[in-house]
Amino acid sequence: MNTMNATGINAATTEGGQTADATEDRPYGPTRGQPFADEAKFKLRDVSVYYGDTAAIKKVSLDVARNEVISFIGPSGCGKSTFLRTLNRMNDSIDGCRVEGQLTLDGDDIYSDSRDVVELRARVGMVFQKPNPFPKSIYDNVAYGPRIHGLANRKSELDDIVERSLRGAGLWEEVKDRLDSPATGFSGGQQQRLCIARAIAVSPEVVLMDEPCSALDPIATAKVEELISELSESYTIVIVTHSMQQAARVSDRTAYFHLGHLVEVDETNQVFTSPQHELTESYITGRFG
Ligand SMILES: Nc1ncnc2c1ncn2[C@@H]1O[C@H](COP(=O)(O)OP(=O)(O)OP(=O)(O)O)[C@@H](O)[C@H]1O
Repeated sequence: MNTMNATGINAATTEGGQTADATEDRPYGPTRGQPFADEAKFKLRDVSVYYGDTAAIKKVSLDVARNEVISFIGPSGCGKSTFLRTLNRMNDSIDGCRVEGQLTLDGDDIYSDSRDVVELRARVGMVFQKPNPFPKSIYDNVAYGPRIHGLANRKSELDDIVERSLRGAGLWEEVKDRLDSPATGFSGGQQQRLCIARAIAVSPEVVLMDEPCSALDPIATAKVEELISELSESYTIVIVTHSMQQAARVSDRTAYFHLGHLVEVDETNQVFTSPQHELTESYITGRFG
């Protein structure tokens, strides 16, 4: 039996027949903490990701709960981004990359042959490390997704979506008089919030963020973090970050990866104040990473 707490996040006592001992598959033992949730948006079981013959992610099992913010942390190269990209099949375009295991979104297989990947990516949007606006106007950047997904029948509907998305990304007041200006003329922080507006314009259910603040200064970072907290009321958010402070500030749960293994995942406060695995402790106390 799994134990359960008030948030519906479950402890990893026995699922998958894991024992407390290290095995060849799990050299660091079973994932510590609470990897499973009652209200799972994503259910990920025994997920491995290979580049050629090399496994970058090794038998990771985790639920992402509906409307939670979960951070992935760990030393460089531990597989955080690779694992994040499995959630909307962003790895599909990488030659030689192969995903194994069961991955479902609301109970449906993400990797089934019949899965419409364009629709999947509309439901599971992504914001990248470096702001990457299209070389188009602010308006056209935000309107791009709704146009290709046919979300507006009239110009006035599209105008509403653009305004709502820019407001949602905390950018409307700064750009409302310059909607026709090229996006590339704005600051890095504004461009990143524009990319968030672009992601939310198609009404996704999940937003994946791969180190969204690493190219931003502290003030722009604070704005994006504030935005993540606001967005968390409406969306499930999965964020890869190198900043433990950021993980601590924005996330409900934090998952610690090490050499492709999910070593520990738990409520953020728990991970940072009393980690269960010595590797997690070493990382958060700065002994390596
Ligand atoms: N396209 C690729 N082809 C081959 N190997 C890759 C590719 N992308 C990543 N890898 C390898 O997979 C492993 C995990 O990389 P990944 O980028 O997922 O880690 P990460 O934890 O996100 O790292 P970082 O924090 O440095 O961004 C690393 O060993 C990396 O070299």
